[in-house]
Amino acid sequence: MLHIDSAPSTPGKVKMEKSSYFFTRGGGARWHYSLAKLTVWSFAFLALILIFFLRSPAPSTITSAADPSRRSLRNYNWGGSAWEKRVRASARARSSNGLTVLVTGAAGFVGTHVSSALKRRGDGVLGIDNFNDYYDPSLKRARQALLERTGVFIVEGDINDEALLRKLFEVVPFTHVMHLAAQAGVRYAMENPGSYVHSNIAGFVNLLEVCKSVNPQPAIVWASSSSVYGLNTKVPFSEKDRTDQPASLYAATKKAGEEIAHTYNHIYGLSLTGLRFFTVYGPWGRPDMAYFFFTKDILKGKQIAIFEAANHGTVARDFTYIDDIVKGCLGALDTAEKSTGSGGKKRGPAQLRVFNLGNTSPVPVSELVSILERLLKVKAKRNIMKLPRNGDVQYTHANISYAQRELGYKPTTDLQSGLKKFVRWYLNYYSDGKKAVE
Ligand SMILES: O=C(O)[C@H]1O[C@H](OP(=O)(O)OP(=O)(O)OC[C@H]2O[C@@H](n3ccc(=O)[nH]c3=O)[C@H](O)[C@@H]2O)[C@H](O)[C@@H](O)[C@H]1O
Repeated sequence: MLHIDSAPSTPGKVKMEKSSYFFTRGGGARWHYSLAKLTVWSFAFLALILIFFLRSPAPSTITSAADPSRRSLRNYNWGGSAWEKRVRASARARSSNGLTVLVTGAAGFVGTHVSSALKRRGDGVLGIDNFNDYYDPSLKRARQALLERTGVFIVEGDINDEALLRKLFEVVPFTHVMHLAAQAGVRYAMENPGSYVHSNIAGFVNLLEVCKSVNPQPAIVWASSSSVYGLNTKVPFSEKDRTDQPASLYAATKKAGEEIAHTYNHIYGLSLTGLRFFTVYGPWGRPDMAYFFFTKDILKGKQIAIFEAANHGTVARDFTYIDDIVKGCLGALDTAEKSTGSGGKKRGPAQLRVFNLGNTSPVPVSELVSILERLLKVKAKRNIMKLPRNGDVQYTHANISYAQRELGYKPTTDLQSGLKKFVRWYLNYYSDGKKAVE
């Protein structure tokens, strides 16, 4: 008998000793008894496996979006005729000249606003989102419910799932892809670098691989970031300025995205437009962003850290209101030319663009806090801190003349008016007692 104290330290060894038990000399009856027991257990095990497969919903394909960088590995169910019907209905444009847009990251902040604006003006919209837990997924579910009411269906799945993306293009010949799925956040990149590679590089490449091979190829508009300007000191930032000094892995993956876009445009004739968003804020925003958690902490009476650069240098951002960003996204979709490839081959030169979408008026972070104090009627407990070396840059400021000329982009909301709308939404959303503010 194997006693716990004498148990060998290697599991393999335990196995060997256990199995030799069945073949000891002079143990015939015991051997037969054990064999019978083993047979019974084997049948029971096989029966369990059979029951498991029979109980699985027949039409659905189960795919695992294996994301090694996340704690919660997820399985997504998709497929089947009812599912396809929902996909088709959501993607149907109201008129024949409407766009048919696949929006990735549709349950995200910008994704929700863009999807809803497209649907409202009559375009066909299908969303895809993996509902990951980078921030409170219940906010993503609330955005999903909002979109459902406007007739937008969000498929649950990961952009790394090639079979799912192929299936979506098989069901709907999308004319455009609005690619907003990404791992966002500048500072989190030091905690979880793998998630940036997974979403912003591997996921983007997977999406482009599918887009290049379908017929017709869609035109793609996607979210780059103001962070690509990194250590650039020439202001305001123009698309022609250098972007080869990223200050965070987040910025580096967005810059990599711009280079990857160049490659797919060059080889396969994909029409690609990158939009460099400048610190987007507003209702239904991201809880990981400063304006959002400052609001939460000011209301709770908690201290907030306000970063300043060396020698009391001002840290400022070109905060851009969500409605202005949405107009920029729609302008980019409307002016996107068709991709030129077919059968996975380029047939001629295709459009390749990058635009700044900012507000053109940087505001110091300390001023952002003062506006929040006035709107919330609560004094903030300010803790002025040295800008940590965690990927943050001191200053952003967009030159938007190119977007103005090509997309008709013209931001109209200043920080005071935009935050007023955000605070109204925040108080309303978190005051109904059901939603806990963590
Ligand atoms: O334009 C972008 O491409 C990026 O915009 C956003 O990044 P940022 O501009 O860094 O926004 P955000 O974190 O809200 O910090 C705002 C300010 O508060 C300062 N800040 C921050 C935290 C803190 O505790 N204290 C503080 O002073 C901080 O130093 C900064 O000056 C998106 O998150 C990012 O996903 C990407 O889209």
